[in-house]
Amino acid sequence: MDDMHSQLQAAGAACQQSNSLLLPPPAADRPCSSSSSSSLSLLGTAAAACLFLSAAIYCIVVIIVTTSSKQNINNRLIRRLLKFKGRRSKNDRRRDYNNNAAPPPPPPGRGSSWWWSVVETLAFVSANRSGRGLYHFVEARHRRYGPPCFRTALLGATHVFVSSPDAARSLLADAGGFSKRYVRTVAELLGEHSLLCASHDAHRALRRAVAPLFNAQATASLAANFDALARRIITRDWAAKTTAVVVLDAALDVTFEAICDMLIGRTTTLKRRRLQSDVLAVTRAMLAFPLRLPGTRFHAGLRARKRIMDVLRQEIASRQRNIMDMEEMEEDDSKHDNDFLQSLLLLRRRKMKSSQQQQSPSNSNDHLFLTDDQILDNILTLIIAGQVTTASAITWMVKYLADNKDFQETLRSVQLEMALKHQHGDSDGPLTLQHLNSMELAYMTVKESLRMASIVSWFPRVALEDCQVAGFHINKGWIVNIDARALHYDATLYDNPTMFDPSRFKGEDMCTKQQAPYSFLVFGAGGRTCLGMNLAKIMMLIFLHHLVTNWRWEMADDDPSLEKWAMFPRLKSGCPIHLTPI
Ligand code: HEM
Repeated sequence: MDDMHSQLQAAGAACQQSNSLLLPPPAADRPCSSSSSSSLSLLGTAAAACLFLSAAIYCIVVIIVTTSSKQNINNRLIRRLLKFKGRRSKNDRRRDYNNNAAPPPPPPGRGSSWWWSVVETLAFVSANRSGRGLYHFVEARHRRYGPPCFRTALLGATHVFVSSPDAARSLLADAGGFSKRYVRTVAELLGEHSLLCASHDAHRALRRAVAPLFNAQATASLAANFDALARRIITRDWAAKTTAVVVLDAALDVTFEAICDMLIGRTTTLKRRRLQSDVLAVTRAMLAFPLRLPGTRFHAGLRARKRIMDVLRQEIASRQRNIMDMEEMEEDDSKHDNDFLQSLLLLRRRKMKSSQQQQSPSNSNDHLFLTDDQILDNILTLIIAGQVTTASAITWMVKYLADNKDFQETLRSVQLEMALKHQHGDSDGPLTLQHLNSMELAYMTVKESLRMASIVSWFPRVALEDCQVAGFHINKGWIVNIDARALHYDATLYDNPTMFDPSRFKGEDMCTKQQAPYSFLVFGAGGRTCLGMNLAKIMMLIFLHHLVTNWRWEMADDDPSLEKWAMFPRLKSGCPIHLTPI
């Protein structure tokens, strides 16, 4: 894979020369710079003539504006002349580029005129409605324009989709000139303080406060809890079923419960069900048109968000009272196995007390604790970022294994052998992180499923200034999307990319990476890398282990249509399977 990557880099370097973001490459290095000195002088003369012509056009415009009394005629004339000037300056730009005097061309594709934006937005919506999923829109344009990128216009904004590891590295690793940008609906539903949507500076402080919560203790406790929940569903509930089971429904339930337990602790079944249906409404509204009219999906999503916020606010108030009580009774809070919400509140309380004792209103660690609003937005963000993604990934993994029965059998025999050894030591005890680390083939299966499913198909970033990506000029304000799915299906990076082949990840464990850099972007990369990636892999491994060691399965419905308006690609059928006990 390393070889492949260096070949790719060499090929990329030969035709692109530079990938640096903000600075154009040195003139001599730029592509298409082979003009001879005579053509240079010719072009120089042409440029001088153009300058003269432009000045003349401006003069004519000014004269017409100041002398003519017929406003309508003026306006029409001015528009025509300006249009003519626009055409000239485009030609100038093209010629200048050949002369190495101007930035390189924009990525192939159409620009941002309003009518083109309408055409493309309609095509985007229709891809979604067709059951082929939103990514079909992107894929069709990749085919039309070829790698490494193309340009389009959606909802009035210019979007560029890039699919080269080098461009991904420059956008994700040295993301100085870019900021993350989600569609307005997502930002409104998750809240302005959400980690997913926060601007560069706000994000750093939020991440510093939230990342420590994903520690070894939280990971081990999520694994133990998820193990119990998955066993309950797979071995007990499914054993009582006489019809096909819908994997997506089960996966959504089990991931929701595990993630909520980790974030806000156990609640009653009724409260959890209400919360789950509100979270679903928020998720469904994320790609809806931002209409606030009653009856619309966006409106329903906003109302659901408000209900979630009310419930969480009450929870915070009651926990704060408890913390005060504990302080009065001088009880040690470190004895408790705290959920994320409790940890954030305790941390804040400790910081506040220590700054009161020091009698200094601010100290250097102020940014390490979160306000109520920041906590609320990020609890909701973590539920949504963690539940739907992981449940969708589990569902695709089950489908890929249903379509590859031989591999399913091989995996089963390996996992059964492992389960026997495991039972030997501790009769049917929970799976621990140590067990999970020894599941090499299962881990390869998880990775291959994640690659093929590419749950987060692209990651949007907005250019904060004019720059270059993959050798193309990007204007300030354009949205550059790192097209992870295209990278995952790139035949120069993965042999037979459309084939489900877990063996391509042989020799890797949960901690080592062996792919070419920036070619496996399932969880993103750089400062915005997924915070829950280990949790997601753990949940997938546990689910897979219990499924494969208890059941054989096949698809009960082969309809490949994707769900409409889904933020992440998933089967409309929810992946119903027929189970046979082993
Ligand atoms: C298979 C499951 C998952 C996938 C495919 C996934 C994928 C991703 C990706 C690609 C990003 C980066 C997006 C970007 O750079 O624009 C991301 C960010 C994030 N993910 Fe995940 N994720 C998964 C599970 C989880 C889980 C279980 C959690 C937590 C409970 C989680 C929490 C987050 C958070 C908080 C961020 C934002 C990080 C930041 O901006 O600093 N994710 N995820």
